[in-house]
Amino acid sequence: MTSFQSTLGEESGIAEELAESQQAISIAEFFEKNKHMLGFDSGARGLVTAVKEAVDNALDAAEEAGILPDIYVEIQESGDYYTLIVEDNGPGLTKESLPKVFGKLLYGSRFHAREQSRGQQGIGISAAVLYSQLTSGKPAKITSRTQGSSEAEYFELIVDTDENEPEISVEETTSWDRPHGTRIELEMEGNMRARQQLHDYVKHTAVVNPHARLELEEPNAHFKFERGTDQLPEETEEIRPHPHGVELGTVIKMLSATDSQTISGFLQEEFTRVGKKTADSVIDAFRDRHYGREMRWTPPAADEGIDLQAAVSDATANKGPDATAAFADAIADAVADRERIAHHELLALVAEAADDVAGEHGTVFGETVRENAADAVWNALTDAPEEAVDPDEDAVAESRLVADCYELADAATSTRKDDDVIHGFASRLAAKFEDEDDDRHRLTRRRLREHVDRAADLTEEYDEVSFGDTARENVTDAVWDVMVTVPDDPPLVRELAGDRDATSDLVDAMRATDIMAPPTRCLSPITDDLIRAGLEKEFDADFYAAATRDAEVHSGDPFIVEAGIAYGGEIPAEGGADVLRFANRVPLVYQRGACATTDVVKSIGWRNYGLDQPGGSGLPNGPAVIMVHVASTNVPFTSESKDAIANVPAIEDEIELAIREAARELKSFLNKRRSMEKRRKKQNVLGKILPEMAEKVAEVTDREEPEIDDAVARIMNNVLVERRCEANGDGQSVSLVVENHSSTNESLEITDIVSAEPRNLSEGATAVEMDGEWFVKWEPEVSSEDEAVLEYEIADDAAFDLDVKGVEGAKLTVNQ
Ligand SMILES: Nc1ncnc2c1ncn2[C@@H]1O[C@H](COP(=O)(O)OP(=O)(O)OP(=O)(O)O)[C@@H](O)[C@H]1O
Repeated sequence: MTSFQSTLGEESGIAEELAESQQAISIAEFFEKNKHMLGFDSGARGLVTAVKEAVDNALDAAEEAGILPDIYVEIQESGDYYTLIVEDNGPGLTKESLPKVFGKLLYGSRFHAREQSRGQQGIGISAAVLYSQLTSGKPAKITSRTQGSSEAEYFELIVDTDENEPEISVEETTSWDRPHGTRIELEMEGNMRARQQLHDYVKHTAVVNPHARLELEEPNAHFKFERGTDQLPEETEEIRPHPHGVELGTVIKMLSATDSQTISGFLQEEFTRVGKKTADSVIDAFRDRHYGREMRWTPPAADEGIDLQAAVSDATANKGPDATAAFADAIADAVADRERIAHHELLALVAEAADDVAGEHGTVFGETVRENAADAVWNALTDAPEEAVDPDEDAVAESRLVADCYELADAATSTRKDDDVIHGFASRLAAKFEDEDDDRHRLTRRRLREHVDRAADLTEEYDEVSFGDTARENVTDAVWDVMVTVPDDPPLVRELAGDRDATSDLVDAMRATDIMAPPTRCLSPITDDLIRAGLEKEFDADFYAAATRDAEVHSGDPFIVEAGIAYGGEIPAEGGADVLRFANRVPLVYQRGACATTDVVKSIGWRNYGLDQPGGSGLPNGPAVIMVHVASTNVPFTSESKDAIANVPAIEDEIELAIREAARELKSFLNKRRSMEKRRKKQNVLGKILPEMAEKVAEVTDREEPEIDDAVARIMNNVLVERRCEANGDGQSVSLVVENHSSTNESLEITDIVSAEPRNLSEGATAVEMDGEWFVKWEPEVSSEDEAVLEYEIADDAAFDLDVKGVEGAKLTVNQ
């Protein structure tokens, strides 16, 4: 690059020279340089990105219009080129907007909307059109039909890359069999090397959009994903910005556009989650930043010998002795009642005393008298010398402020600090207050910290001690905490709009104020039931778990994280678990390694949850699929191609919590499965040995072979369900006994199907007749080591059939 530095100042016309090298950059050049950021860095990837952009838009458009999406994707091979066709049944596009949507970068409906949608930037589909045009030289062919119109519009469109404007080469009406929707046909250089990614994208889109019908036809494959539900995702609503997420420039713009006159009105009108109370808190925080707080000093104790009455009396002229004394007493008493007092508090207190005494004595205490009285008291409070620090030593007259500062600094610093050091520091800090131009001792926190730093630096220098950053911060906090917000009226909106620094104070105040998280009606999570159902549809596994977290906020944008896990069954056991990533219901196919989702999965100690994890970190091994969905009004992607979620700590925390929630379910499933396996082995052994022993015992003792089911149940800690029948007149009494020998409480669902009508059924059970059979239903809860009994009477020749649910097979012994 040419350097102009050496010639600067000597010659005129540098700006002109520079201007000569400045020129507009065409969209084509911009695209060429940045195509990797937009997801078009290779022919293989370009095709997948184009499909993704078109399908995402199609889903967004249909859902927004309340239409169940029906999307058809076709890829045709034509020599070195591929033709991509995407059709949707959305609301279609108007003749006016259609060219801009497809032919103008940075044109869209979602950039400013605080609402969850797949599209965010207004780049996607026009970038695909540009890619197609730059690689094939062919125009984009677009058909669109709006709801209710009798004909469709057909366009052929080229982007003027110098002007970033669409140029329509063909425009005609046409017929189309879809009643409404959009069809886009793009020819582009490409290849099908990313076939797997393309299939994954379509398949995973179907997993998280069970309300959509998707069809993909490509040279080697044809998939149809039918709708799993007719339920559209919950409708989302746009929300106003949250005070925690707006930048200074945006607030400046909002201030000049608002109809509100006061800051309070502006905050309540233009932002979400701001009512009167929150607006007041923001304004207080603004006052602290903009005007500073006032220091509150301790009033003198009775033994300090400071006579406030006398100070007031001396400052009050011509009011008569009685009224003056009453005025002075009222002020002195009110001050003495305070723990600490700031300048504006003193003014208010003087005004109150003046009004009271005027009422009683009929004497008017005007502005000047009040000011004089307040000045006198303030001087007495802040200028009067302290008594000697140590009466035995030479009396050192010091300001009372030193004692106050000493008390605060002493409490805020570690006990290891020498008393003299604290004292030296306190004197220096008090001196800073005394030297302040503003007699009211009004300081911003920054200015206070400067004073503390200066006093600490001097103390380090003269007392040769260290006064570290933590001590400085603690002292600043302690003093700031006793200082008080001032009651000054904040500026009006029109005054603020022209004042960048004051607006910046307001933005800081908005961020510093505790404000309820934004509402979540702008988000549409998949929900745990549908995540489980989606995983069940696509993966033949033994176990599924899902978790949907509550909404959180990152930079003012609400977000919800969801996670799902599928384990075992037909999922391949070799290699690392598969991580499926989704953002706003869109599968993320590329940049797995650069995604916060993957980072979090790798950082979890999966051994704790029963999965194999070589080295104790990284992706877990085994037959598992881990799915994560981040839904937000603004997903922070690492680049415009929207492949990977950036490492935002608030989002990473939620991803971790969601995965751990699902993983805990996996852990208990795996634990149970392991203990069941052990139990099965033990049962198999006992099942062989015990009958042999029973036989032997019977043989040796010459008795009948003993019943061993009870013994097995006890040894195995099993749940035993046993039928005991006893003849009773011309019928029989039946008892169903549940013995719970396990260590946990059990809830059973027992159905006893009997061939005759049961009588005198004990409480807690019901009998329903169906086709000559009676279904006796009983759902006992049986605590560990407890038993429950159901009794009824029935005909002698009745037949029974017992069905027990609620206890795993391996843990259950049924003896009927
Ligand atoms: N198939 C379609 N049916 C109806 N409207 C559409 C369709 N495709 C695009 N649009 C409209 O065109 C706009 C621009 O789409 P584009 O893909 O360029 O950006 P986006 O989806 O808003 O954001 P992103 O760049 O993040 O994908 C969308 O915001 C939407 O309003």
